Amino acid sequence: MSTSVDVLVRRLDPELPLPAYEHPGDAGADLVTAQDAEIAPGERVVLPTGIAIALPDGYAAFVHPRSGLAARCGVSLVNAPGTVDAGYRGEIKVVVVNHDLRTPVVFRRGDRIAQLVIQRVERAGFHEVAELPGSGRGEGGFGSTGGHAAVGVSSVGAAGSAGIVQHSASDREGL
Ligand SMILES: O=c1ccn([C@H]2C[C@H](O)[C@@H](COP(=O)(O)OP(=O)(O)OP(=O)(O)O)O2)c(=O)[nH]1
Ligand SMILES: [Mg+2]
Repeated sequence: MSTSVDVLVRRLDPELPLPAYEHPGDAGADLVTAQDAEIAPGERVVLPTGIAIALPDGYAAFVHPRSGLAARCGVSLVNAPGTVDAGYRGEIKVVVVNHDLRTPVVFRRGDRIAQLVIQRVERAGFHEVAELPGSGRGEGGFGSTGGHAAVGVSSVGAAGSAGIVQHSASDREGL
């Protein structure tokens, strides 16, 4: 069985490299930035990669963060993973965010900023029904199985109120 799919790539910036896998077996091919950027703490920037691709039908490319940048610099992608549709012919761009609270991050043209994962994707036929079939989980979600590590810090409240929300006693059960 073939483990490789052919993807057509147009280099919009001839001096920059094609996406490349660093090691055999890597899932992600690194993408570079086509321009220099300095990103202040908490800021985001949309960086061009200098490439456009044509994926075969039935595939999509996903723009993922690089774990080294995340661990060392607090850099991630706002929309991780970004979705590149098979029909998209524009330049692939990367929406980079600096999550570090204090230190700006500097990228130079040619730096590897993200990685592209190519995957087969299904397209669904959406069929409206009045009732969904039953299941073991039912409507339980958002922590229904317990075992949360963080207590006392939560995200936006269920009613949409912003700020820090204390977990209720029932949330703590099962910790
Ligand atoms: O990280 C990303 C995400 C998307 N794209 C490109 C390819 C993708 O096919 C297109 C649209 O992306 P998406 O559907 O996520 O964005 P949207 O806000 O829904 O835009 P649109 O209305 O154009 O679909 O933008 C990128 O270059 N980088
Ligand atoms: Mg879209």
